[in-house]
Amino acid sequence: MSTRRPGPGDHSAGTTAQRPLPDVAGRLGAERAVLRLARPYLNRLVGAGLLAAATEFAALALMATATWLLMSAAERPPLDRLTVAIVAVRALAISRGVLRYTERLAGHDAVLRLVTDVRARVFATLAARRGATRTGDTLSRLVSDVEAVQDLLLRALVPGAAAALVSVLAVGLAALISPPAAGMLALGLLLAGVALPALATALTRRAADEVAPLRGALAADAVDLTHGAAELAAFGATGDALRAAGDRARRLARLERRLAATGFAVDAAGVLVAGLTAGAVVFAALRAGVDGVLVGVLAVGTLAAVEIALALVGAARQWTGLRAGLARVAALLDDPTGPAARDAVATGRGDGGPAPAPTGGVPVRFAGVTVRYRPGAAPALDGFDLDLPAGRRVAVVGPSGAGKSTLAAALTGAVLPDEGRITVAGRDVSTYPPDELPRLVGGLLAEAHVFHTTVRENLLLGRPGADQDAQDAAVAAAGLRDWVRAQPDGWDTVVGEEGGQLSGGQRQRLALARALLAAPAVLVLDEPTEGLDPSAADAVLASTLEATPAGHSVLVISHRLSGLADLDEILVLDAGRIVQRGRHADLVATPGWYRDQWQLQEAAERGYLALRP
Ligand SMILES: Nc1ncnc2c1ncn2[C@@H]1O[C@H](COP(=O)(O)OP(=O)(O)OP(=O)(O)O)[C@@H](O)[C@H]1O
Repeated sequence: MSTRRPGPGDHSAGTTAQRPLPDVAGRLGAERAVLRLARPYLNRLVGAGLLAAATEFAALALMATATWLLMSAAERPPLDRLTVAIVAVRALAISRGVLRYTERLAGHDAVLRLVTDVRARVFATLAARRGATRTGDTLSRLVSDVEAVQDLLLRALVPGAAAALVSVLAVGLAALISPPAAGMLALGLLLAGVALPALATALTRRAADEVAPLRGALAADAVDLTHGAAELAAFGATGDALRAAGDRARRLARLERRLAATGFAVDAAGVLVAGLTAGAVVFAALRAGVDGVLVGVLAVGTLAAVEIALALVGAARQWTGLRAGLARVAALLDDPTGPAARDAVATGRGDGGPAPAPTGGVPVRFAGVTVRYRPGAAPALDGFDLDLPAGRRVAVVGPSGAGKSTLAAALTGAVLPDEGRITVAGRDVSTYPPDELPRLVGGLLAEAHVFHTTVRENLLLGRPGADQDAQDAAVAAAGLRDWVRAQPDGWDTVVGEEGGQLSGGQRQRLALARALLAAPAVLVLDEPTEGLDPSAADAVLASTLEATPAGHSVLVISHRLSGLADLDEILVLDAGRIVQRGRHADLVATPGWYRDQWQLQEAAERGYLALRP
């Protein structure tokens, strides 16, 4: 099953957050997946790497030349012996700055282009999952995980490659002065550039693996605690939710402290390695009878070279911290429901071919549709069959949990059937490009969202560019026109976050008006009159059906049985199957759930109306 509704505190939904990380091959697989994406920008990345190496080499050469200059000058040689070194020092100092700037420019240019691609792909894959991933976790994937790709290249691979290249060059140059000293330098560079990074990786790997998922979980906590604050308070669960989030935040802080302490210790070891290497190089050079000035050059050059090699420790630390995020991005990019699959659909390579342009109405067919939210769970729809010819108006009723909303979700493609097929205009729903299906099938779905903007903007989301007459007709049919007129700001009234400045009924009417304005060929209305009082509910349902263009089909999902008398057919659903069907008049005359429920509701509403002043 493709989607489920996760609850607060459930951090497993659709997330790899708690999944163990793959083994080394798998981990490198994540890097390989990222590098494959980097292929179109390889030239730019290699250019950035060479510029980074040139920058580091300029710094090393500057230190060595300046040392030679200072030590030689102490011997008071004729000035012309120093001229070249003086010019070289100036040139190296300037070129180091210029090279650093161009390297940053080239590196960021390549990486930001790549990251734009990766972000678009990750976004497309997450969108294709349609709600299987939690909002906070989605945000974390889009922001910090994709940044991991950027950091892998900018902070690990490019500086790491530059440091390795300059280390080799430094050993080569030292060998020109003294091979034994070059041997010592090579040893020190191996310690600084290979052993210390490996040690840093080993010491921080486990903590780093936990950090990214914990950050994702904390982002999800933040969303739950803010968006779900009212529900948590209503159920007295705020304390527990805050405690759980607090525990996670403390654990994250502990891990980050541990990572920082380990980093500090490794940095200190790096300084020690630099000092020891310089000492060993000087000792080897003196024993080999190297001239005093060149010994000084070797000593300072060694300190500079080891410092450059120590960038590999930083690169390794970065890489360790990025692995979890990289693995999550790679897992998403491998997703079979991801962009590649979606591209196939979008370009009509799916088995259904290009979708027909929406004409008047379209037929819908459910054939043996079974939907199961979890393996082994009872099906929410169980071998469901239904023909809905164009223009037919049908209501789906039934007890709570019967599968009514699942039917709507399956028809709109939000939930994929485990078995069977749903076709709209003869084509499988799953083969429609994501932006095409809503033009054919849509409407008011469960928990419709009202946006923190004006009434008009909320409405126009249904059909951008709709003219004023169409907007008027939609709000009139939803029974909201008088309210809009009565507002000082009229159509420009801002409705508040999640429509918080509207009553429940007004929110519902606004969402309904939006669905009517969209006017899809198959209008699905999940509890269209929820939150309205009985007489308003009947009036709104009647005007809604009247406002729906002839030829368009309507599927009304309702708890309320009143107001359904004019529909072509009513289906009674129980446990995912149709248990009764017919017109209202027939069903109230037949013993069964519908008649019982009708009598109960009638009595309740008569009581309600009798009590009204
Ligand atoms: N996202 C989900 N994850 C797991 N189970 C689900 C999910 N959505 C629905 N179900 C289950 O599927 C079954 C049908 O649910 P559905 O929401 O379709 O029923 P319904 O008839 O619309 O109910 P109601 O009238 O209460 O809204 C129920 O048993 C429900 O628990």
